[in-house]
Amino acid sequence: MAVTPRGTTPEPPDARPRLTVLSGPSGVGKSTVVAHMRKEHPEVWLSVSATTRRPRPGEQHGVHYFFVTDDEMDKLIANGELLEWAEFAGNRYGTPRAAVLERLEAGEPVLLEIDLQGARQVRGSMPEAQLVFLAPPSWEELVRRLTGRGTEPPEVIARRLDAAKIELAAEPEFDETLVNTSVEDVARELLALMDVV
Ligand SMILES: Nc1ncnc2c1ncn2[C@@H]1O[C@H](COP(=O)(O)OP(=O)(O)OP(=O)(O)O)[C@@H](O)[C@H]1O
Ligand SMILES: Nc1nc2c(ncn2[C@@H]2O[C@H](COP(=O)(O)O)[C@@H](O)[C@H]2O)c(=O)[nH]1
Repeated sequence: MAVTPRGTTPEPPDARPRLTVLSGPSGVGKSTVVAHMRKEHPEVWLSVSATTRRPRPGEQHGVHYFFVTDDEMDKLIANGELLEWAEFAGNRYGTPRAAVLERLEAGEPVLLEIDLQGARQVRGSMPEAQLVFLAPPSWEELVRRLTGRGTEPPEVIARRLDAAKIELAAEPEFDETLVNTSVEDVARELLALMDVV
């Protein structure tokens, strides 16, 4: 039991929102869950990553990603402007550092949606971060979702599924695992983990 000296007020538990990292194999539903969650709770701040990947139809610069050239990505990395970065299935992705630190400093709940390599880097540089793994209900359902999304050609799907095997094996490294059977349920569970509800 914590003992408080007479006449002093006990320290409140640390109420600062923590950085939360959401990872999981490509196609498991990370963006779908996060979009659903932010419709009801726009106060959750989602980092917008930089990427060398080409935009998919409907994706907007500055909203879904900052779409950058290889040279621009080289500079972001060389200048230390990324909190973490990784190469994933033939493209590079990275989290702009300054915006994340500003939002955390402002006391906002901050969410990163990044791959396993990035999650490991965040664990190394910000050990207080909460790492959440989003798992598919089954391998077959993951393949169905990634293929059914229709955004990548078969050879890219194959690369992403190769990466998925490695990511699924790394699930025990995470603090929490949520299984994406229902978008609504997982969005609620994630909000609870982030102390937003
Ligand atoms: N719970 C669910 N049940 C059925 N389909 C789902 C569910 N969650 C997501 N999906 C569908 O799965 C597909 C992949 O979802 P989404 O693009 O959100 O995955 P992702 O994890 O963000 O992928 P990536 O890492 O490649 O960006 C989409 O077509 C989406 O509508
Ligand atoms: N390490 C990082 N991974 C990131 C970042 N932004 C997104 N991602 C992950 O990349 C894959 C592929 O994304 P897609 O949009 O091309 O389907 C997926 O796992 C994302 O979560 C980042 O800044 N750093």
